[in-house]
Amino acid sequence: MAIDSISNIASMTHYPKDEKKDEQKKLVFDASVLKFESQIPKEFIWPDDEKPSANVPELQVPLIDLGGFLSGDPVATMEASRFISEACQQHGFFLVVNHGVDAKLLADAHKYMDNFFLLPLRQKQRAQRKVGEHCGYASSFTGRFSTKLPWKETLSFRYSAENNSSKMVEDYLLNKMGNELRLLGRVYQDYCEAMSKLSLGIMELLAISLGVGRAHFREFFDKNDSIMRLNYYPPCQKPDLTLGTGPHCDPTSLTILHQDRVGGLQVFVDNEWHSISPNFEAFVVNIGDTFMALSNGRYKSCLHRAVVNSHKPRKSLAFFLCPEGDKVVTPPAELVSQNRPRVYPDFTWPMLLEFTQKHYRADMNTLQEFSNWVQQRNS
Ligand SMILES: C=C1C[C@]23C[C@@]1(O)CC[C@H]2[C@@]12CCC[C@@](C)(C(=O)O1)[C@H]2[C@@H]3C(=O)O
Ligand SMILES: O=C(O)CCC(=O)C(=O)O
Ligand SMILES: [Fe+2]
Repeated sequence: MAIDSISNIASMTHYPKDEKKDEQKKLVFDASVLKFESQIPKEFIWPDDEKPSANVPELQVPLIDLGGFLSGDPVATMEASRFISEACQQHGFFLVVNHGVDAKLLADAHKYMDNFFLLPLRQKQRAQRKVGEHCGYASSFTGRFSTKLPWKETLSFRYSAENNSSKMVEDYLLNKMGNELRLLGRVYQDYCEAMSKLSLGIMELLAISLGVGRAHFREFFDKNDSIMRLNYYPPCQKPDLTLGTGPHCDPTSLTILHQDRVGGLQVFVDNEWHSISPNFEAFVVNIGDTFMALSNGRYKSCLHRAVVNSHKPRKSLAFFLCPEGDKVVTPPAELVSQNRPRVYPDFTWPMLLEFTQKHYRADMNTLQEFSNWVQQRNS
């Protein structure tokens, strides 16, 4: 029964008498138990108007071949930037292929996710994410929120491009998980380096597409201080009641997502949910709130979510590109005019991150709510 799985952990732990009583009431998302559970704990049941709908239409997204751009072909570059411009003004989602990321690295990145998430809960909790922090292992958002919980586990870590020789990801995972899992750290260190490189290339295309200096955004994100997140969605016996990731816009700048072959990503466009089918050769790229602000509102950060299913776990790897902490998020002069005045105030990424972590449960209106908050603080 669900309640048993919830109190499982407490019963394995030795708490002083009273603490144990409190601890037993605590909700714990133990995927190894809950994946078989047909009575879904109420905290994971979404309101009717947010429950997933069956048979959603496919989103029309351009499949952009980066091969020509990466080898310096100007015609291919212009063509890619035109497709990107169109997609980013409509919904902010596009796919990239021939991206130059090693196929073995991608396969390993998926394989090591299985290695990590299939560990016993106690072992994963060595890297437990703490309330108010955004890195570490989280089994759902139990402990942070009490309703509309996501049916997933995540492992998140920081990647900084500041010092090329530092092995931040490798050191973090080694420190949390120990020597036994040292290869895990190596794989994700390499993966983050590949994602940072790819995102700088995409930044160049975004700059071309917006008609600003070609190097503008590449330089802005050159020493990015980004977040890597591994999303693991266990099967759910009642997938029509739950969501793997609830509707949200990414507050970050650019997301490069790789989904496995299972499928579950959906995007809200023209008032309805659309799916983006899995394509193992491709990365799904989307504009986040911070880039929407950098583009002075020209490019959209769009609402999306992930649904789950009853038969197969699903994995996705998300690299969230973020600027260095002291960079001021302000649009380039070319994107501001009398006809197109500033839409958002200046801010830094740590301010927006703190807002989503401490003041506000981020959802579809995060950027607007945050802007109002900054403007109030400034006045
Ligand atoms: C459900 C959520 C978790 C998240 C904030 C959000 O409401 C929507 C986006 C999520 C994300 C993705 C990038 C990293 C992160 C720290 C962020 O700023 O937005 C996470 C947030 C989180 O895990 O707390
Ligand atoms: O798993 C997915 O397909 C989407 C995940 C996502 O939107 C996120 O991690 O921000
Ligand atoms: Fe997202």
